[in-house]
Amino acid sequence: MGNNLSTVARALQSLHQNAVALAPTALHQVIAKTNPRTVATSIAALAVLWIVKDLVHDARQARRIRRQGVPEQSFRKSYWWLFGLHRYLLGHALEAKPTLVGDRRGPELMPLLHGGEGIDGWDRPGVEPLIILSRFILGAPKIVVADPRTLHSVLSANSYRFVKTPIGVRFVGMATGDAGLVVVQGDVHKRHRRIINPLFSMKTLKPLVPAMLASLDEFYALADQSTAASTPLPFHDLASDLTLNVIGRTAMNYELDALSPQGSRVSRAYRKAVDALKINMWLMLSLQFPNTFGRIPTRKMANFWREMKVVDEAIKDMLQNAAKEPDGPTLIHELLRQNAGNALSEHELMCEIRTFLAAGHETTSSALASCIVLLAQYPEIQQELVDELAAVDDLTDYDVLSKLPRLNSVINETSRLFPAVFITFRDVGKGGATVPTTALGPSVLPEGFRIEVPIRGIHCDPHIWGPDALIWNPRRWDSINLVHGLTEVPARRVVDGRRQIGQYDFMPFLAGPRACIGRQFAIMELRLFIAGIVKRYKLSTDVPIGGEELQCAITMRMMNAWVRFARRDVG
Ligand code: HEM
Repeated sequence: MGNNLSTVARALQSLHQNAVALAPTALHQVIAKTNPRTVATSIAALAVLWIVKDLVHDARQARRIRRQGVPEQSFRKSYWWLFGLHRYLLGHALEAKPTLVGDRRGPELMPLLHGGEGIDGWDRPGVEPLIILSRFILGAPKIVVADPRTLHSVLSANSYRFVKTPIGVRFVGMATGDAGLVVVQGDVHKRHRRIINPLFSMKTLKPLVPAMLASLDEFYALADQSTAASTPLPFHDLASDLTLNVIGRTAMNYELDALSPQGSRVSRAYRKAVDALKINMWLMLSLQFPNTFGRIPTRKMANFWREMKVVDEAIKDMLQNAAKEPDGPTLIHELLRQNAGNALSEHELMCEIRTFLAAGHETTSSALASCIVLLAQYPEIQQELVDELAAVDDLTDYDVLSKLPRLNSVINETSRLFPAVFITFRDVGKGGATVPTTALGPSVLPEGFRIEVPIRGIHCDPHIWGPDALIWNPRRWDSINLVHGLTEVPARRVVDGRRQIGQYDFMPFLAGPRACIGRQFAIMELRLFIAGIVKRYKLSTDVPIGGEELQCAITMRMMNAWVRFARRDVG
């Protein structure tokens, strides 16, 4: 038996050696004999075949959806030069966007994220179904869903039957690592979420108040210097530095020092890495085709990985240091305590810390910058908030702060009109799915079919919010009931003079098992900072109402939040 095996092994080995010796010669001969034009033609033919296969597949999927009664977004522009093939070539990529319904304040850095202003369907008050079929480049179909019943199924009741999109996972994964909570799916997500949930309970969060306020003091020191000259400060940048410091102190037990001109080594590296992630055509191509374009070593990507290595090495040290302080108060300490049974590996722990940094910083900074510039634009609302805060002795008492109606309505109204996460996507998971719809009954969606949740579009729908939906008006929250039941809300929108807003009408933090885990953390930071800043400074700005520049990339940010901070207790 042993002999037989070694004979077979020897034979295989000699076969392998011959093949290795002959292969280059054979390949060389084939290449030498082939006309380069034939090679180029074959590659072009293969590419065309590949595109046609995709077009046919997409056209079939779109037809299946249309047959179930889902209307297709109309084309408002004329594409005569495409001989009627625009649906299959361009899709609705050049049409208006629903995420920015009727509200175009500045450049859209992601023009290819589709939509449709006044699209046939969900944003026409009262017209069902609140779902439309829309297409992307090369006709790739997706449905844009505003129907609360369908959203409940996709985001809550059957959320694990729908997955994050591969391109989104690749992109976010570059910042968070491949095993952070935002990108993991299915059972892995459940395991991570179980460990991380307790980190964001009020019991863990409340002791972080002093660390948050220490960061606010640093901002005061900086703003106080500028008061004399009454120069507007770029709060869009300052808010980003401020929230970066907060995440460093509260989540990583680390001084990122982002408000100082030089910053720490880690904050510098992180900023440079994030800069390399700015969306452009090359990045989109490398995310869409990771095995071809994605493998080309561009200088930008090399820089990105070099800087991320600095961040990763620092996070490794942070984990080691936190392990030496079993009673430490920050999120990294609590993470290690919750992971006492080692359910998460070291790599997974590192990805989670990167996730807190990436998911918790930019979003909160956009929300804070928007709140502050809007208060500067609307002095009457600012005064109402000042009056409310005048009755509070201790602004560090979070229990008191969390019950202030005007403060909360400013945060809610800003999250409605300028939600940092303004859009999200899901793909139908393995085996396809059937979703309920209010107007069409059950709809069957094939595996891999894309679903767009137009968060901002829903937040701006006059059918839900009233005719002044596009106006920032925190007072509207004085007569709003947030209803946590499901879907029957639209039938009785106003009850006894109070507007009923359901779970899927207002989703700045999304909903369901994949809703933002950092919601309480973000709200705490916003309450503390807005209250502190407004009590200390009179805010003013030259940015006119409606003159905000919104950058819609991964998050929606105001890019021109220039605000003057004049001390209230001086002059
Ligand atoms: C105003 C600030 C914030 C907003 C508007 C926001 C919004 C969101 C939204 C909409 C999602 C769902 C994304 C999707 O599934 O497509 C999300 C997920 C997430 N957020 Fe936030 N977020 C904020 C702050 C934070 C903070 C401060 C942290 C942590 C320190 C955080 C950590 C996360 C994580 C880990 C997830 C993934 C949750 C999961 O998939 O289980 N976020 N956030």
